[in-house]
Amino acid sequence: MLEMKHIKVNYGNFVALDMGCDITILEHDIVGIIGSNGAGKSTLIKALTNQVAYSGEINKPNHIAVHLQENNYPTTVNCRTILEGLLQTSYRKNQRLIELVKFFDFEKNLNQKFSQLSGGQKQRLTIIMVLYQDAPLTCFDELSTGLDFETRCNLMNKIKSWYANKPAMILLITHYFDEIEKLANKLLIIDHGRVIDYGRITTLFEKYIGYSAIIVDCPEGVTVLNDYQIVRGEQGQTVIACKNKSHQQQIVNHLNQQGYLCSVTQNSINLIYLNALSGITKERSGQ
Ligand SMILES: Nc1ncnc2c1ncn2[C@@H]1O[C@H](COP(=O)(O)OP(=O)(O)OP(=O)(O)O)[C@@H](O)[C@H]1O
Repeated sequence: MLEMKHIKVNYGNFVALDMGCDITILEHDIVGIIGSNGAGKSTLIKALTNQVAYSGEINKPNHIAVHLQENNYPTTVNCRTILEGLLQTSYRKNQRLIELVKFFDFEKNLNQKFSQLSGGQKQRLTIIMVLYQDAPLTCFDELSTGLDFETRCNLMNKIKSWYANKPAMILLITHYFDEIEKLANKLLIIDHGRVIDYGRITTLFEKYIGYSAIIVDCPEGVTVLNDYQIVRGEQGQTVIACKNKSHQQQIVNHLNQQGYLCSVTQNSINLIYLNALSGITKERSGQ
């Protein structure tokens, strides 16, 4: 279990993180951490790993594995030597490491130098070292930044199957919400250093949207029936909140009859985020 109680981090006079609540993370939890640039996400990981001073209380496992935003390795030696040096092992004799290298299709890269690897291959090398530690808590900070869509999906699928049925806790900082939809069961939303909300994705979706949301790509807005509620969506979209399955079906039928194309979601992180933040934005502007 990981418990964070009212964590606060200052850089000089600047308050980078002031969570304002307690957060408990349990075994098997994969928590997506989201928030705009500078919200305090990486600072939270730094507090967890004692890279910055903090006030408040953290009860954490003895071992935390961290994947940082940027990783630099020696440039003159090959990847096998990097792995062996940093993990203090012999590749040939280490079955677990051989398995991981195989799992991430990295065998053919072992003799290459780090500088010769593509972005996706560089990430794989780091991930192999992070997963090798089999830590009870693993933090990924923008694991897939700079990777193309296919490489990202591939990596996410690999990570998902690696962790399936493992009791590990994972914190996943990312700006790619589809990664959270694919991997996480919980969501932590941070804004200006404050926790906006934390909980199961299903619970948060229910709280901010409802049973489901119908997304219509229509900038003018659509007229549906009397009984519906519009929630916040991306520009150019009308998003209709549904109370239950039959309500959803009724609205979809109505939209189809009018010739609108629409999609239905029950776990959109983007919609949770936009609607969780819209309350805060209103509060700030005094509306
Ligand atoms: N060493 C530092 N000294 C002073 N300010 C810092 C330091 N590190 C971070 N900050 C500031 O603290 C705030 C939170 O930074 P942090 O890196 O945690 O944000 P983030 O949510 O991870 O952002 P991003 O999505 O851009 O990576 C930012 O305003 C940042 O400028």
